[in-house]
Amino acid sequence: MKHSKSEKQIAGEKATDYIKDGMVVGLGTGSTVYYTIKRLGTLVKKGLKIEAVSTSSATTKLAKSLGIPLVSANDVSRIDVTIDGADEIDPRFYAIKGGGGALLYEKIVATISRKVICVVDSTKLTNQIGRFPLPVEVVPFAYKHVLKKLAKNGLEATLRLNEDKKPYLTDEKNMILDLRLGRIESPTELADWLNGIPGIVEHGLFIDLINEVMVGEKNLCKILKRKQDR
Ligand SMILES: O=C[C@H](O)[C@H](O)[C@H](O)COP(=O)(O)O
Repeated sequence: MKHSKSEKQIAGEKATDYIKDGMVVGLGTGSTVYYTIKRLGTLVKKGLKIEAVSTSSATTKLAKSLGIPLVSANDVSRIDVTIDGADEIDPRFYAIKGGGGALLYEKIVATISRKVICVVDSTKLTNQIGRFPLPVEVVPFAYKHVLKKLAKNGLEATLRLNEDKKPYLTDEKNMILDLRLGRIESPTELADWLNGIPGIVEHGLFIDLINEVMVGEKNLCKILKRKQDR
C-alpha cells in the first residue's frame, strides 16, 4: 500500500528545486532537512555537481553516506543557498532553531549564505515565537553563572541533558541551556541582550536571516517569500 508523504518530506524534498549545478549549498540539520539531503544524494548520483557545507556531525554523516561532496565553511567564499529547518517561525520569519543542538554552525552558515530557505511542516508556523524553549549555547566554564544571570532576570532555563542524563554537548563541545519563555515580546531585544552575556556563544533566535519558507501543508508545499536575497 502506498502511504502519503509527511509534511516534512514534502517541504524538504521540494527545496531541492532551488539547487543547480555549480552551487555551494548549506545543509542544515534535523528531521525535515533530512529529506532535502536524501533527495540531493539521489540528484548527485544522477550527475548534479554541487559542493555542500554541513552544519553538524549528523548532517555530515548523512551527506557522506549519500556521496554528497562536502567542503568546510572556511574553504568557501560564499554559500549560494542554505536549506534548513526551524522549531518555530513567525510571519516576519523570526525563528527559533537549535532543538537538535546545531544552532551555532547553522547560524554561521546562514549568515554567510546568499539565500536561506527554511523547510518546515505546518505545526512550526506561529504568530509569536517562544512556545518552543529557546536553545542557548554556553561554554561549560561559565554555564552556572549564565544560569544565575538568566534567573536574576526572571528567565527560567534548564541545562540540556543527553540520554545518559549527562550534559548534552554540541559539536563545539559546548552546553545548551533551554529557556522557557512562553512568548517572546521582542525577539530583537532579547537577542541583543543574550549576545552581551559573556559565556553565551550563540542563541537560537534567527532574525533577518531567512529569505523563504517552504511549508508542507497536508499534501502540498506552500512557499512564503519575504525579502531579497543577500
Ligand atoms: O538544531 C537543530 C536545528 O535547528 C533544526 O533545524 C530544528 O531543530 C528543526 O528540526 P526538525 O526539522 O527536526 O524539526
